[in-house]
Amino acid sequence: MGCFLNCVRFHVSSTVTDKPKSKVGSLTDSGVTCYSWDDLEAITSNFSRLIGSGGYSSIYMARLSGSDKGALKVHVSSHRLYQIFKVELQILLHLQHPYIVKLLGYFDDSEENGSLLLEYLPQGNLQEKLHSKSKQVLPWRNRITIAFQLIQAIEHIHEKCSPQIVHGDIKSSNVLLDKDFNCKLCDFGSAKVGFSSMVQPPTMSPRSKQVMMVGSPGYTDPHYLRTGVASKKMDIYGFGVVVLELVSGKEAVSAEGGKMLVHTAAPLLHEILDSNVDVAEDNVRRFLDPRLLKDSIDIDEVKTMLSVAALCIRSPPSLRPSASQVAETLVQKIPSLSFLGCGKGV
Ligand SMILES: Nc1ncnc2c1ncn2[C@@H]1O[C@H](COP(=O)(O)OP(=O)(O)OP(=O)(O)O)[C@@H](O)[C@H]1O
Repeated sequence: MGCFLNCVRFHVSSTVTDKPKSKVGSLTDSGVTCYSWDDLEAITSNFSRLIGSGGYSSIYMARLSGSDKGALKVHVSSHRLYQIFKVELQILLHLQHPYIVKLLGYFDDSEENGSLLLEYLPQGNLQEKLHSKSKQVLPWRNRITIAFQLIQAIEHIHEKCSPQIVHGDIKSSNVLLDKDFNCKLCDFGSAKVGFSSMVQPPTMSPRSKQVMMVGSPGYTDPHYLRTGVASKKMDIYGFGVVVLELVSGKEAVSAEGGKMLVHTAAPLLHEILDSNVDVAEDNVRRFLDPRLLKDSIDIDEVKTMLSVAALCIRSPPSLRPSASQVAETLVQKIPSLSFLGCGKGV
C-alpha cells in the first residue's frame, strides 16, 4: 500500500461523443447501438414502465427486436451527472465478462443527457431478492454461486482488464440477477480507472476543506471514509459485506435500529479469525439466515463464507486479500461450487 500509484481516467470526450449524430440508431465500432431520443421513446413506449431507480437514474423496460428486452438507464439531466454517465459508458464499452452487465446501446446528446441500454435482468437485484418479504427464499447453493461469480467479476476489473478498474460501489443492489440467478455486476458510475490499485482523492480546495465522498451506508470502507483514497481494497470490503448479507439474510444497515451488519457480525468474525475457522457451530447457526435452517447445509461452507467475509473487511486494507485470492479460497474450500458448474476460468 505504500507505493505511489498513478491514476489515469478515461478521457470522457473521446471517440463516443465524436460520433456524428447522423449515425443515430446505427451500430458503432464497439458493436453497440447509438440511439436518438426518438428511438428511446419508441423502444420504451414513451418511458411507460419504470423497473428501477437509483440516486442518479431511472431504469425503464425497453422492447427490442422480437421478444428481446433491454433495460434503459436514463441518467438525471445535469452537467455533473453527465460526467458520471460518460464514465459508466466508457467503462461498459470496454468490458465484456459473463458476470458483468452487458451494454447494448446508448444515447448521448454530448451536453448533459445520456442513457445506457443494458441487457435486461429479469430477477432484479440481489438486495430485493434477499430482503424483500417474498416467500421465495434464495437457496444456499445460489448464494455461494453468486458470491463466487461476484468475486470473479471483481477479479476481472481489478486484475484482468486494462486499464484496471475500481468499481467503488460494491453492494447487493448493484448485483443484478439473470433468469438462472447468475450474478451481473452493474452501476459503474462511481468507478475509478487507472493502472494502479489506489486513486488519490481530488485535491481539497483551501476554501472548502472538503472532498466529495461517494459511498453507500453499510458498505463503505472506513479507510476510504477517513482518507478519500479509493483502492481495490474498498471493493473487497464491499464484497465482504455482501457475503455477510448472503449468509445472514440481514441488511447492510438494519431497517429498524440502523445498526450496521459489520458491527452485528463483529464478535463472530473475531472468533473466526482467532480460532482459524474452528468456531462453535451454534454461534454460526445463530448468525445464519433463519430461512435457510430447514435446508441441509454444510456448515463448513458457511464457516468458509464467514472467514472470507472476516478477511475482506479487515483493517488496515493491506490485510485484505485480493479478488483472485478470494476466488481461489472459495473454489478450494467449497467443493460444491465445482458441482454447481462454477469452475473458475472465465
Ligand atoms: N439491466 C437491468 N435489468 C433489470 N433491472 C435493472 C437493470 N439495471 C438496473 N436495474 C434496476 O435499477 C436499480 C438501479 O440501477 P443502478 O444501480 O444502475 O442505478 P444508479 O442510479 O446508478 O443507482 P445508485 O443509487 O446505486 O448509484 C437496480 O438496483 C435494479 O433494481
